[in-house]
Amino acid sequence: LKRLSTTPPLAAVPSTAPIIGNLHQLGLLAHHSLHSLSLKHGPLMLLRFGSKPVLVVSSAAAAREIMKTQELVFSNRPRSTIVSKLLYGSRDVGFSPYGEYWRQIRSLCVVHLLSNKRVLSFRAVREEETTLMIDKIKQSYSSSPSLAVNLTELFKSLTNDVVCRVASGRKYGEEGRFKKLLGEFVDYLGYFDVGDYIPWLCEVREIAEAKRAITEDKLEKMPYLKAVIKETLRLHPPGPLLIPRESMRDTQVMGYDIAARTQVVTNAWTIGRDPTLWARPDEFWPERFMDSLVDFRGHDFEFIPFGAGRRGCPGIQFAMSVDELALANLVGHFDFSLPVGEELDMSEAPGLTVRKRTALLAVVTPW
Ligand code: HEM
Repeated sequence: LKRLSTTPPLAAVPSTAPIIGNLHQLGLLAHHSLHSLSLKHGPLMLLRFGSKPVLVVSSAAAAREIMKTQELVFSNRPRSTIVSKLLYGSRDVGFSPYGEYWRQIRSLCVVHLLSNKRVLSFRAVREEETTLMIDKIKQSYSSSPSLAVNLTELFKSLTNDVVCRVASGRKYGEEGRFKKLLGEFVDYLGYFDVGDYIPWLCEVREIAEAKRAITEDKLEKMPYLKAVIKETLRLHPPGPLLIPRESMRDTQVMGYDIAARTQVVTNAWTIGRDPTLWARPDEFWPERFMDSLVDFRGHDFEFIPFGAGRRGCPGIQFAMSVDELALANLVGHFDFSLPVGEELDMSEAPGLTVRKRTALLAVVTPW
């Protein structure tokens, strides 16, 4: 690694383990361990995972450099044995190497599955499945009003059913194989912090018009609901370290030489809580987005839960249309409270997507 400018050299973060490099410094929740390391070593750190160099990016400026200024250089994905085994030699869009094959399948995916037009065409599926979820909660309340409902399980079923119906035209039973495979996907809905819903209930309920289901055309009039979802994604990005990238040739980032085939990990969790970019960074404060143009579509590098650039997430529209409708209907029909004597546990569990460690249980009351 060669120093190019007057900035101090980007020395590899020291490790006491000769073979595994810095791997032992990653806890179960890698975004937290990398966050602590970045407070000590700065927004651009060079680590070694085994023998592989890994550049860890923890500031919006450095993320912009990787995903925008040098987008093409950093559009590859690193090889991973496990991903290769699970995904037929990394032949899916997310993990395939940058090149013609990726270009073709991404374009197929964007045009035929994830375009705004296609996502809109699945509106009836989303509305039916959301109504079914609300009916399940109503039934549970009728048979036992004080019993807490497991919202985590309900969100999982909703997401699985929407995805299965959209992908295959069929609903799958609880034991369906496809459903199991999609298990990871459902965690995206697991982050709604019921305790923080209170200020925007009026917005949703005014529009809910006497307990009828909220349909998608009503969502446009719910800016606060959208701000709540944004704030949730800022504080709890489901993929806090995004999906790793890899440099395709030797380059320089912020004055430092970076070798070809260096893996790049971007800590969106740290960036979303950077006190130099966000007021009251650790606070759940959706109002921050009300008069702000900051959005998660990959142009504002202080807020990148979906990544950015040519490898950025093409599923934003799909994800948001499910999340917004589900959340609006939940708070449009019920009040939620924590079971007596319980506090909200926001601790995280590791996984392909980070999720709440414990299920979200809530006692519901129809309003
Ligand atoms: C809240 C929900 C979601 C989050 C937070 C999320 C986040 C991400 C992130 C961080 C990346 C990597 C971006 C990068 O490298 O810059 C990604 C890639 C991707 N996402 Fe999503 N995603 C979500 C939902 C979805 C949905 C619903 C779909 C499809 C139905 C989807 C399809 C994809 C695909 C195909 C890629 C790979 C793109 C490529 O490598 O070219 N995502 N997503």
